[in-house]
Amino acid sequence: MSITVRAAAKINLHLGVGRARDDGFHPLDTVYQAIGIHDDLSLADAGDLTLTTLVADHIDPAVVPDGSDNIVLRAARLLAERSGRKPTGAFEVRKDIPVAGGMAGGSADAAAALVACDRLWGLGTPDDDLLAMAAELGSDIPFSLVGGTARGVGRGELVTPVDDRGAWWWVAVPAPVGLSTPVVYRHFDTMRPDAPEVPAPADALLAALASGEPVRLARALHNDLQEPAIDLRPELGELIALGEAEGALRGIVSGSGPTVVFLCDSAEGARETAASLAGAGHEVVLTATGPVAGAHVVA
Ligand SMILES: C[C@](O)(CO)[C@H](O)COP(=O)(O)OP(=O)(O)OC[C@H]1O[C@@H](n2ccc(N)nc2=O)[C@H](O)[C@@H]1O
Ligand SMILES: Nc1ncnc2c1ncn2[C@@H]1O[C@H](COP(=O)(O)OP(=O)(O)OP(=O)(O)O)[C@@H](O)[C@H]1O
Repeated sequence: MSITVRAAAKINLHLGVGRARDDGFHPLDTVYQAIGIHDDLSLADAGDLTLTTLVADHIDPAVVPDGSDNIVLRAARLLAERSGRKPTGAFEVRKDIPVAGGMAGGSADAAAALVACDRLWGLGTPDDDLLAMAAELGSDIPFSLVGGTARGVGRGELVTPVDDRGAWWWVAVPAPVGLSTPVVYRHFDTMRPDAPEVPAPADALLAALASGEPVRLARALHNDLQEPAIDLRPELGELIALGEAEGALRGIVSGSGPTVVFLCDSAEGARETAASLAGAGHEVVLTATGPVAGAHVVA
């Protein structure tokens, strides 16, 4: 028997970051959206636990760990341990989500692995237990299970769906070389020694989502990690300016970067912006709509 689970990339429409907590994590007030760029993970019955990764043309296979460091195997081992069984199965992951791009690609795979193992192993794990295991594995992973559009607080792991009346069009431009999330957070600490204990609230963004109006959403997009990401990679600032000059309503760094996402007013607008950016020499330009579902079984 085998099962296939699809998991989506995320972007942060609002990312308010507070001063680092005693455990080193930063308190967040964020609004995530799952968008239509996804990884597919298949799991087939097997006596051992194995993993094969296949990557889209725009991903360098060398940047995806294929050994036990891969978060897919860590997720499988955690669920097996908690349910008192041996972790078994042959995983195949097809990656389309940029790696170390600020789009939670590894988190999507971990969420997909939890769902696939739970189903193939016939565990019927309660949702709250899966969400707790997801949070242990990484701050973004509970959202990758839930999908749609949701607010995240705590270190990002406490997720609640929010009212979103839009069908939004995005253009995503990944960078050839990824950025490390902890490095960007540390750079935030250096640049913002005055960061507030309580992160910037998402109220304006939540109101814009409920309105369904792209121009209003464009105005409300906010990312406290954008400044440190641009300071580490100044070309991201130039890319944002270019996309906005080419018709996007607004460009913003996705999470900790370096992927830049552009909100467009329509499918046509997204196609035009994508074509202009590709024409300007950006080799990888992806178009996607959001919100889409969290990790779910497709076959
Ligand atoms: C930048 C975001 O993608 C925005 O959604 C996330 O905050 C990152 O989430 P993630 O990659 O799932 O992060 P984790 O795997 O939990 O943590 C990786 C590292 O990121 C930093 N980290 C992460 C989340 C958080 N709220 N504060 C942090 O400082 C810490 O240095 C941590 O060691
Ligand atoms: N299945 C996986 N896919 C991608 N990267 C993985 C995977 N498993 C482990 N990794 C490691 O995790 C690192 C971060 O990868 P990921 O693509 O999740 O970053 P990200 O999109 O920036 O994450 P986030 O947005 O959650 O901060 C990679 O550099 C890689 O070494």
